[in-house]
Parts: sequence; structure tokens; C-alpha cells
Amino acid sequence: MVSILGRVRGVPGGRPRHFPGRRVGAATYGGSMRDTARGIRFVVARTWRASPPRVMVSAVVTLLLAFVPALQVLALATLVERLDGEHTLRDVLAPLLVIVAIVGLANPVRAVATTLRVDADHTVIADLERELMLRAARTPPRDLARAETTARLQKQVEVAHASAQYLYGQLVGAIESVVATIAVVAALATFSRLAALLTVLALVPALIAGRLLAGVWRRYWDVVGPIFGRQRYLSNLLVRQRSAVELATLGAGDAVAARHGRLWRDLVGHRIRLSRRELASDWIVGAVSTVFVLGALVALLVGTDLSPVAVAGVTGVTGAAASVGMAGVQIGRVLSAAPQVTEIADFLAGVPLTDDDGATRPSPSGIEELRVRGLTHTYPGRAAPAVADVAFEARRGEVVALVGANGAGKTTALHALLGLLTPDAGTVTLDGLGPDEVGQRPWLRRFATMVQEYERYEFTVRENLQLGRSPDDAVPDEALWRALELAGLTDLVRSLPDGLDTQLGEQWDGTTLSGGQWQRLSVARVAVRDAPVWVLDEPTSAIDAESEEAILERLVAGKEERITVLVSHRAWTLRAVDRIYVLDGGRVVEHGSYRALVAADGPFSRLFRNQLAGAADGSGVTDRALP
Ligand SMILES: Nc1ncnc2c1ncn2[C@@H]1O[C@H](COP(=O)(O)OP(=O)(O)OP(=O)(O)O)[C@@H](O)[C@H]1O
Repeated sequence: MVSILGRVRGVPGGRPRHFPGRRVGAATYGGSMRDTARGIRFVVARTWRASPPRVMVSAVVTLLLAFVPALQVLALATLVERLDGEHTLRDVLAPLLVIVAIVGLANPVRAVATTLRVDADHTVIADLERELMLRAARTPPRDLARAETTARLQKQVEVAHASAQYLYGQLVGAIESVVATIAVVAALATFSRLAALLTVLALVPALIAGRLLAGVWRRYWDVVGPIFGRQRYLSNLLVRQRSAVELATLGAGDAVAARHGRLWRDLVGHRIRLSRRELASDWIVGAVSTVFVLGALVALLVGTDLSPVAVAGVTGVTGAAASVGMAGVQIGRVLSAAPQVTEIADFLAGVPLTDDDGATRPSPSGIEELRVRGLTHTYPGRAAPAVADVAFEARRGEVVALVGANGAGKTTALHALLGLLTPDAGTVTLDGLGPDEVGQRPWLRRFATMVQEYERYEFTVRENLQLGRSPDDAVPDEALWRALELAGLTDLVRSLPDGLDTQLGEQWDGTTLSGGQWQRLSVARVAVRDAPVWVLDEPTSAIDAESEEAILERLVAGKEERITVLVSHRAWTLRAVDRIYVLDGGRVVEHGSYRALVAADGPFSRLFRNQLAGAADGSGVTDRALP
């Protein structure tokens, strides 16, 4: 049996993966009875919380149904006993009516029980989806930046749909089958104790198989979890409007669809192999159970001296065999699904879902000094450090810029500043305190950030601007309009059909913005957040030159209230900056004011040679006078 229930082909060894907070692997989720019990408790508690009446009614109906086979045996035994030529029709009417009632009512009542279970399953999955998404939203960005975190998230969503969603129904089904088995066995014991014992023993193979299958399922999820993640990514590319249009334009949609198809085939292959093992297990369990059932029948016939009443006993044994078979399948499913569900429970417990840690509270004000010292970081698998001994600083009211060629280390330095990565060495402090002392989420509240690859959130303009603010802390319209003014979007938003409440994004039948307008919206969002430190990674890269100048002027005009760190690839946008740090190969190779760096004719001048040449001969955007 072990060889049949052994490893799913292609499943790597049981070496546990490392995920933040918890260990996932053979030792933790191998299907111990403790894990199984925890998984069951978790789903039952959730189902109860979602709908207590549904749980109670389905429990009562299930218990009623569980006694049907035993009742049938007893009614049949009474009927056979009374068919002896001495009893009247009246005498056999009662057992006959019981049998008729069972035949007539069992199926409609079972339909009620099934409907209630399905309703409960749907309620549980809705609840779990909500919590898993909240868990994703509350995962610290530093962890989210790690591939295994998102892989684990995706795996839990799949497991929730494949296992947790059905666990309650399977559990109720298993309880019904077990109670039915016990009741029939109790009825059987009145004919032959040995027959009753052998019928109970027929359950044992199913229990063993269920435990073994739990391990097979765990290895299955370890393998298919990441594949599901990739498959979702590809299907999103094909159905999300922006990427779908781009792929169609490139003529690359078919290739992505083909990759998606290959992943599905891979997934289906793993699932079929698992089904084969389940099937083999069912056959073995069925065969061994049949031997016990046969023994029970022989014991029964011998025990009743081949009297006619043995007919009722035979019905009992065959009824019990059906219940045992059902119980075996249901228990097997519960035993294999529950440990996976335990992993979801641990995963959800990894981050508190009840307190948002004040992430959306208004940012604190009054940061006086930002200081970065000796920042060094090498990404895993990379030979050279992305940043090495980087240092820069800024006081309130100053705008400092990080510049450098692609791959020089600017974004890495900003990520360390935001606490999104833990550097190998060096410190980042705001007024003397670092992210570890302040706490990651409170630390992030000190920043208003515009990342290089900003997302286009297809919500309303207002919702876009208020992202990161608590829904209870609605920003006044005047503040939203001020932010839009800074980003040069006032006229556009005023012209939209519903102003601030206009839905954006064609796929929702909303207004479509140009690339530059989306970027301006991101700039406006930074202004709405109004944090003491602004981190702007190429905030105007998609904005036309004239508007860019106006936006930067407005940004600089309000600089006294904050510290601003800017990354830019355009020389002229740096003219009004207080200090520029030039990065090359991860090191700060030069720093100073724009004028001083131009005059020094060093790395800065080499980096921006073409743009500065444009300034000199009056042909480029830099023909504006230097400050
Ligand atoms: N998550 C990562 N894992 C491994 N290497 C990385 C990672 N992120 C960045 N790198 C590498 O680190 C180096 C610095 O990258 P970084 O993104 O900091 O450069 P940058 O100066 O911001 O470049 P750009 O101007 O193109 O945005 C590059 O060689 C890059 O390939």
C-alpha cells in the first residue's frame, strides 16, 4: 500500500521550505493527528461563525440520516419476524410504514442536508478569501519583496479553494457515515457480535489510507502551489486590459496562452497522478473491507443458524458495508485535507488581522533629519554589491537627488531607506531612529513614496488620491484639489463627467487617462499623503517637458515643510536641488550642488554629457537658465 500511496511522481523530497514566521514541511504538516484536529477545528469554527443556524440544522439533519440504515435493519427484522403466518396485516403495517417512510423521505431530507452543506462551503470560502486577501495586504512589504512569500500566498489561496472550501461538508459526511456505521453495527450486534466486530474492522483500512494520503496531498501542494501562481500570472496577463492589448499588439498573445496551456497540462498531470493514487487506495481499501464484510456475513449466517431473520442481518451488513465505504472515503478526504487547512490557519495567524497597526493613520510630522551611513547590500546570487558604503543625508527643507546610470544602485538605496530590504551593513535613520526601532509600518507612514513602476489603480479619482488614508479619515476636497493642482491635473479632473468621483479605466467603462496623466495622479497622491519625507523615483519620467518644469517648480516651492529625496535621469530637473549624490557601480563617487558638479567636470558631467552639451549649445531642454 505504501508504494501505491507513495510519492507523487516528480515531487521533490520533503525538505521544508522556509517562509516568514513558520516552517512548512514534512515535520509540520505531515498529517499528524494534532494537525488534522486543528484543521478541522479551524473550519468548523469558521462555518459556525458564518452561520450558526446552518450548522445546527445540518448537524441535526445529518444525525437523523445517520440512523436511517439501522432503523431500516430493525424494521426489516421486525417485518421478517412477523411474516410467519401467525400475524395479521395490521401487525406488519408499522414496520412496513417505517420502511416506506425511509424510502420516501430519505432522499428529500438528504437533499436539504446537501444544500445546507454547499451553502456552508460557499460561506466559508468567502470568509477565507477575505482573510487571505487581508493577510496579503497586511504582510510587511519587506516580506512581500521575497519570492517565497508571494508563492506561499498563492498556494494558500489555491488550497483554500481545493481543500478548505469542502472540508466542512466532508466532515459532516464523514460523521454521518461513522454514526450510521456505529448504529448499524449496534443493530447487527443483536444478531451476531462477531459480525458486528468484523464490520467495524472494515473501517480500519480506510483510516490507514487516509493518513497515508495526507502525505501525498502535502507533497502535491508543495509542487503545484508555485505552478498555480505562474498560471494565475499568465491568465491575468491575458485578461487584464492593459497587458492584453499590449500582447495583442505585439502578436504575443498566442505564445502566452500556449505557456498558460502548458502549465495547465502540467497541473492536470499532477492532479491525475494524485487521482490514480487515490483510486488505487480506494480499490485496496475496498478489497480489504470486502474481506471483513464477507467474514461478517459468514459469522452472521452461522450465528443465526441460517434462520430467516438473518435476511435483516444481511441487509444490515450490506448497509453497513456501504456506510463503511462512504466513511472510508469521507474520512480519507478529511484526513488528507485537514493538515493543509492547518497551514492556512498558521498562515493567517502569522500577521494580526484585527489591528491594522495604524498603517492608514495620518503621517507624523516634524522629521528634521534623514541620515544614511555605510549602506551596503548584495542581493542573493549576485557577486557584486548593488550598493557599497553609500552615505547621504538631508535636512528638513532640503531636496537631495540620487543620480547614476541604470543599475547604479539608486532604487536599492531607496528600498533600504524605506525599510523594504534589510541591508547587509549600514544604517538609515530619521532623527536618529531606524526602521527596526520605529517598527516597519510606522516607519512607512513617515514616507510619501512614488515608485518607478507605479501602478494604475482603476478606481475613481478620489479613491486613487486617498489610497493609503483610512476610509474614516476622508481627505477634504480642498486638499485633493490642491494636490491635483501640484500635479497639473486640475483642468482635466474638472472636465471629467463626475469630477473627483469619475471612474478611471476603460475596462470598467470609465475614463481613460494617458500615461503621463496616470503619472501625475501618482504625484498628486504623494501630495495628499503629506508625509514628512517624500521619496520620488523618477516622478516625471512620462510627463511632457513643459509640465514637468511646472510640477517640479511647485514641488520645490513647498519643500520647506519636508525632506525630499529625488531620483532623476534628466539633468535640468536637478538644477534646483540642494545636493546631488552621483552613484556609480553602487558607490557614491561624487556629491555636491548642481553648479559645483558641473564645474568639477567629473562623473556627473560625464553621466549627463549629452544633456549638458544641449544646454551649452542651446539645442536641448536645458536651455533654461541655470538657477
Ligand atoms: N531584487 C533583486 N535581486 C537581485 N538583483 C537585483 C535586485 N534588484 C536590483 N538588482 C540588481 O542590483 C543592481 C542595482 O539595481 P537598482 O535597481 O538599484 O539600480 P538603479 O540605479 O535603480 O537602476 P535604474 O536607473 O535602471 O532604475 C542592478 O545590477 C540590479 O540588477
